[in-house]
Amino acid sequence: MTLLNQPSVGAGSQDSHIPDPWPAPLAKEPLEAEVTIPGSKSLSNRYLILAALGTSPVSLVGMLRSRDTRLMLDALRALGVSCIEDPFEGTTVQVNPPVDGRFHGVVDVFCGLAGTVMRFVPGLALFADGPVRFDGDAQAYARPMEPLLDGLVQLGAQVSFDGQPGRLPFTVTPPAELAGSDGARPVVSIDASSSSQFVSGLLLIGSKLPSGLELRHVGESLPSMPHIRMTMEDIRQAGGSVSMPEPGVWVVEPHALAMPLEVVVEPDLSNAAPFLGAALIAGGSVSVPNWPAHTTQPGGLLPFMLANMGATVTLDDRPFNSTEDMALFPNGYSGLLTVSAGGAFAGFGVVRHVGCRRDCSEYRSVGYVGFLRHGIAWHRSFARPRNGPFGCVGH
Ligand SMILES: O=C(O)C1=C[C@@H](OP(=O)(O)O)[C@@H](O)[C@H](O)C1
Ligand SMILES: C=C(OP(=O)(O)O)C(=O)O
Repeated sequence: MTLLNQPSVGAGSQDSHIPDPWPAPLAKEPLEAEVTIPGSKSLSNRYLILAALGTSPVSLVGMLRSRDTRLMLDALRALGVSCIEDPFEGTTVQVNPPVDGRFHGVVDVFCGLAGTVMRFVPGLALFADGPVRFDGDAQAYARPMEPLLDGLVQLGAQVSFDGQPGRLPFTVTPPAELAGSDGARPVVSIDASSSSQFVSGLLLIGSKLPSGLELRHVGESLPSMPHIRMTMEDIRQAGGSVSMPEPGVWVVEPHALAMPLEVVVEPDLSNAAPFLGAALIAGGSVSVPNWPAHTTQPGGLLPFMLANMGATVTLDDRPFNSTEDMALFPNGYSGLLTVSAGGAFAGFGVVRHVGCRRDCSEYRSVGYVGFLRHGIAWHRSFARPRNGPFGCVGH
């Protein structure tokens, strides 16, 4: 791939006196590239939590290295989980949960600005031998926390706030006896309208409660069902049992968790969008190795989206067939497609309308993108996206 750096005054700048803060590289010729995408943050941090809650060591391979995963590793270490990073391959980490399954209390956890840390780790404090104090960046004080903490209080924890009620910083004190110790499954009701991470954070600890957990969402809307489905699938991969008997209700059975000895983290598929989209703009082809055969990541919809924008897509050298493969998408994904595509390609187009052409809810259990194989590549097959099948308008 050859890229040409622009002079310091940007081509798009209206005023030549204003220096271009970032001289965007331009492709001189059609692209021919293979881009390896780092691991998914959502999966990396879920796997770390599930490994910490488990009963045996787990090796995570291909983990994302980033501030949010660093914060998660440090949070788990503070709680007494040994996380050993491979000195030669930083994306491989061995997680050893505490032998007695009890986390360290009287410790501080710093969440930075990471939603997956501030919403997934407080649940672990239920199983600590003393209070755990959580803090984060000043900006994190603005992120809602109350529904999760409400849930922990319903499970017997005490929560006290150092600042504004319902926000970081706060301290979670574990109960003397965990909810469900009497054999009755605790029912927890929260309003998770502001973040799916409250649901995920509670589901992740449900297996370790003596009688499991019934979780009820009582709010009007629920953001990011795909991330909740991801949590459910990851719990199952760790040997747990979780179901959603009706919309907004989840049941987690009590279960000892044990992930496979080695878990490979999928690449962060949403992050593939700008690179794959570059081929759509500049021509040529871009390929991303290790595209999973099955994924719960919302970014798994990219092949479908880009095929519909006019790209030629191949999966493991097999042509992607968007009409046939469409049947594997769960119903109601149109909003997700619009948002993802809009975000990914904001630089050159606006996605106006995306529609689900079939009622395909019956395929939900098959997985979102079970048709994907190991490798994805596509080629631009037209000059510039204009009024494509998905209403993608170039400018
Ligand atoms: O669970 C997760 O990994 C995530 C859930 C979503 O959060 P919200 O439900 O708060 O939008 C998503 O936006 C975030 O980037 C990652
Ligand atoms: C907001 C994000 O994630 P989180 O909620 O995990 O901080 C993000 O990744 O942009």
